Amino acid sequence: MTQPTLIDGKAIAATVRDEIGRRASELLASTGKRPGLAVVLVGEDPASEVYVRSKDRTANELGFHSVKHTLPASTGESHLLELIGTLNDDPDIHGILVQLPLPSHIDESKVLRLIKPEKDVDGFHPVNVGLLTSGEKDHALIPCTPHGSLILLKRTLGSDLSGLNAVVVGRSNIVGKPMASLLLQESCTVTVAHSRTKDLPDVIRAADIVVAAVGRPEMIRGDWIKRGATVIDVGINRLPAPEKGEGKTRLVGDVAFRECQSHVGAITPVPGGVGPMTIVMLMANTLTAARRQLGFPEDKPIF
Ligand SMILES: NC(=O)C1=CN([C@@H]2O[C@H](COP(=O)(O)OP(=O)(O)OC[C@H]3O[C@@H](n4cnc5c(N)ncnc54)[C@H](OP(=O)(O)O)[C@@H]3O)[C@@H](O)[C@H]2O)C=CC1
Ligand SMILES: Nc1nc(=O)c2c([nH]1)NC[C@@H]1CN(c3ccc(C(=O)N[C@@H](CCC(=O)O)C(=O)O)cc3)C=[N+]21
Repeated sequence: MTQPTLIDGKAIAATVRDEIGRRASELLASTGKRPGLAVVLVGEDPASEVYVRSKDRTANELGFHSVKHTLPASTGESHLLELIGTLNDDPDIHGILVQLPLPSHIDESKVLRLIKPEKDVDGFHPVNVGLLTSGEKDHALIPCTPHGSLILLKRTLGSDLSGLNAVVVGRSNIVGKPMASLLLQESCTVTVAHSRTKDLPDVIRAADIVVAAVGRPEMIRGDWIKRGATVIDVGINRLPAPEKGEGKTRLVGDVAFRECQSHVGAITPVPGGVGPMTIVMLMANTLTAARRQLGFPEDKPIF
């Protein structure tokens, strides 16, 4: 039996990061400025802290200007809005990311709408969503996880994805919907499945490309996946792992990885698949945002 291709997100992220580093050095040489990223974290969510630390580390490694604002969970909405106003007006900050989810007393969409679209490195502002869905993605900032997932697909299958059947499982604003928009623009035939989808296994069996973004550990079984299909597992689920020691945990995706190995064409592991791409695409967006704000926009998108 042939082994499936393991899509090495960590290695691909490293090549993307090198390219960002080169371009950031060019920007520094011509403008004297470094891309600046502000990450805002409200409340103490241990999972979010891992991601925020990793963003901070990667930004520092690339020589970006990086600031982190950690606010208590009890922070009032008006205080958060005020901070965003300050970051919007700060010329050294080119990208603003507010870690989600926010505590329930804060109106998430109100916060996201206040971020200047040109600084919205998550790509969640309605202006960026509109540019992406209306086919003007070269002028948008594109959400990091779907954009990173698309790069993994192109590195695996080649740049022409046209005509392939793609099934996206999940319809969130962060992953599922923008992923579907991107694949549609690549001329895939796109199906978006969700919790009300009937006969999910059969829907998935028709897919050449499966993107799983559900948040349910190993929900998608191996025998739902067509022979030779490419699987992008976005899910990150932390399960207890007593075998590793008391209180230890392990990460698993939304796809039963081992059951897929005998017949898929290629698959991303968890960890080491989509996650590392999310972080580097955030850096790519921060660089793009900085170049545009400093009057040095790219002739064409970097990625
Ligand atoms: N690797 C990375 O960089 C990132 C990973 N993630 C991970 O990806 C996963 C998804 O995240 P996110 O999109 O934010 O999650 P959400 O909870 O916002 O969305 C989950 C989606 O899955 C659908 N769903 C839930 N149960 C089922 C089911 N039984 N069958 C089919 N569809 C179902 C929901 O449907 P409905 O709309 O009908 O409720 C919803 O659309 C999580 O594990 C998250 O941790 C997220 C962001 C980045
Ligand atoms: N405004 C906002 N933007 C986001 O992009 C955003 C967010 N909020 N909230 C939470 C989710 C989740 N997310 C991840 C980023 C990196 C990894 C990552 O690097 N994962 C590593 C493993 C990390 C570990 O060991 O925990 C991997 O998969 O290899 C995972 C998940 C971004 N999100």
